[in-house]
Amino acid sequence: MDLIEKIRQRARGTNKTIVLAEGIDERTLKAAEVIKKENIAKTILLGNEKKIKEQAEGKYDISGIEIIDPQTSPKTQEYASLLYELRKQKGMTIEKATELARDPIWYGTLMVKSKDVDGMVAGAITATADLFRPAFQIIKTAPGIGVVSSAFIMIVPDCEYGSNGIMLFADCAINPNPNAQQLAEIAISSAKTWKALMDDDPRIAMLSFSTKGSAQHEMVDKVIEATRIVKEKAPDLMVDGELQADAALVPKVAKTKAPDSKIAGHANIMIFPELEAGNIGYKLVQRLAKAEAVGPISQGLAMPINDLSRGCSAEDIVNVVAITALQASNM
Ligand SMILES: CC(C)(COP(=O)(O)OP(=O)(O)OC[C@H]1O[C@@H](n2cnc3c(N)ncnc32)[C@H](O)[C@@H]1OP(=O)(O)O)[C@@H](O)C(=O)NCCC(=O)NCCS
Ligand SMILES: CC(=O)OP(=O)(O)O
Repeated sequence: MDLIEKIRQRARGTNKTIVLAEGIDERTLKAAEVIKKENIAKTILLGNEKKIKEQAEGKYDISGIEIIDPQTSPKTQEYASLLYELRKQKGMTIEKATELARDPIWYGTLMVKSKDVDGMVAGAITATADLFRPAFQIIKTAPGIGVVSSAFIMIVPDCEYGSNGIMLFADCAINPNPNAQQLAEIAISSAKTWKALMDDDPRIAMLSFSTKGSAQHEMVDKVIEATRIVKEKAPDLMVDGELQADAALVPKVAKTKAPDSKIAGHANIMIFPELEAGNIGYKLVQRLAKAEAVGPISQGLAMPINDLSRGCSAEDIVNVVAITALQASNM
């Protein structure tokens, strides 16, 4: 059974309810049909009921799936009051909270916070920043975590690197320029994500344009410091840095560039030094190597909310819903 099928199979047993905030998006409707048919989770669609039903008519069987319109829902005012209470110290007014609670992304986030659902998936038509802003403000980070980040499981066909072609890339969606402390947290959170989804041990490479002192720059110093912090905070984790991508992945290159490293040539988790490298890197591997990019899986939130790429397919949405159900059952 391949990894995706395994994840879907495990999600089936969790019995979770996941809200899909973009009921108006056609891929989301197709995904909702598959999720129902395969019994992966119970879903709730947000949006205008008439428009959603017209969109699905004759194409997708969404019968039996609950649709809630945040504009008219009897719960909207209750959620607005909750938002006001949570954010009044930060200048939130009841008028602003009422306006925000009518927006599907904010409404869905408030459903998660109220435990009316187990998790939320959106991002097929919403930019990442607009999805995470409410999550950061309402859901907050899990205990002991300072920074929320995101990871992609990359499944690369005909590839011997990582764990038989499977790797985790982070952070590819959230933190534009993490400092050394935040980069270390991203690595530790990524190991946790890996352990939740994979059987193999995590082997973390802290990526850079330098391998073991081959270049000197303050950007390299940040990665060296982050590696030191990971080793200090999580001494059981297998981690090394700073490593270039080829030294991290390819045993032959590792022998030359980092002969003493146990991780070099065997890494399955790639921690990118900042978001430009991470976001560009995952999209290049996805498109040029025809890799499946599962995610972005968010890490470090107190309750599960997951983003999608706006370039996602319906199958991608199904997979992220399955992962969200698994995260919900592990919290
Ligand atoms: C996600 C993002 C919007 C947050 O930026 P922001 O809203 O300006 O954040 P702010 O610094 O104003 O902080 C707002 C709140 O979010 C919290 N926050 C911001 N980033 C956070 C993070 N990574 N983890 C946890 N909390 C975070 C702040 O602590 C703050 O909380 P508070 O209001 O309760 O004090 C920003 O990091 C961003 O735009 N990232 C890039 C997203 C993107 O475009 N990705 C590329 C495509 S996937
Ligand atoms: C994760 C990501 O890059 O999302 P999008 O393609 O929607 O910007």
